[in-house]
Amino acid sequence: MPTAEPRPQHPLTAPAWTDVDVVLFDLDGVITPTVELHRRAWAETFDELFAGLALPPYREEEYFASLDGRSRFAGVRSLLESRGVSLPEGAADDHGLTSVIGIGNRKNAAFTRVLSRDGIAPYPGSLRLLDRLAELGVPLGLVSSSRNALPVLRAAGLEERFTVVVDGVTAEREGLPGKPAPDTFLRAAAALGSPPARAAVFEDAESGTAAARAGGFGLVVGVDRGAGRAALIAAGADTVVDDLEEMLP
Ligand SMILES: O=P(O)(O)OC[C@H]1O[C@@H](O)[C@H](O)[C@@H](O)[C@@H]1O
Repeated sequence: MPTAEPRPQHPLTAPAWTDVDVVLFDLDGVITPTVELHRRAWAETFDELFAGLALPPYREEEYFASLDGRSRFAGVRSLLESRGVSLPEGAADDHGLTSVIGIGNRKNAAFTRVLSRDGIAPYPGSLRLLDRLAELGVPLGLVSSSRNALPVLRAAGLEERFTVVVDGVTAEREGLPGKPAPDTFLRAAAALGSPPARAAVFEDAESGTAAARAGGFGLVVGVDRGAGRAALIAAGADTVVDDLEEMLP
C-alpha cells in the first residue's frame, strides 16, 4: 500500500463542510456493515484454500492488507501474491479453488447466500448523515468496488438515495482501474458536476482512502471499521471517525 504524507487533521466544524458541494460514499463498511459479510466469506474461502495447500492459516490482517476495498479478482491476486502462490486466472464459470476466478466466484457464492438469507440494514449513524445531507440538498454519490453494490443497496432500502452509483460493474464496463486508483471516484464526481476539490469522500479501506487522496478530493474522511486510525491517516485521510454520525453537519 503506497503511503502518503499525512495532511493536517482538522476537527469537524461547520466550515469543514462549507467547501464541499457533493459527497461520495464507499458502501461496504461505510453505509452498510456488509464488510462483515465480505470478511467472513473471504475467511471461509481462504481457510479452505490454504488448508488444502498445507499453508499457514488465513489471518484477518490479510483482509485489510490485500482484500479490503479492492475489486473481487484484484483482491484474490493481491492475496495470493503476498503468499507466494501462483494460480492460473481461470475461466468465468470456474468455482473451484484452483484458479483466481474460481476462488473469487466461490467467495461470491458464500457472500450472496448470506445476503439473501439475512438481508442487511444500514449503520444507523450513516442513515442519519444521509438523511441530513438530503435535507440540505447535497448531491450524493456511491463509489464501490463491489459488483454486488446494487443488490446491497436494494436490500438496505437505499437504492433511491444516490444520484450516481459507480460500482464494480461500472468499472468493468467502462474499463476504469479500481481502488487504489482514483478513477472510480473521479468518474462519480464528474457525473455530479463537481471538481474533486469540492467533493468529500467517506472510506473505510486503505485502498479507497489512497484512491481519494490520489484524486485530489477536498475532504477525505476515514471511517475506522478495523483498518485502524493510523493506517487510514497514512493512506491520506484528513480525519478519521468511528461512525458517520460524528460528521453530522
Ligand atoms: O465481490 P464483490 O461483491 O464484487 O466485492 C469486491 C470487494 O468490494 C469491496 O467493497 C469490499 O471492501 C471487499 O471486501 C470486496 O471483496
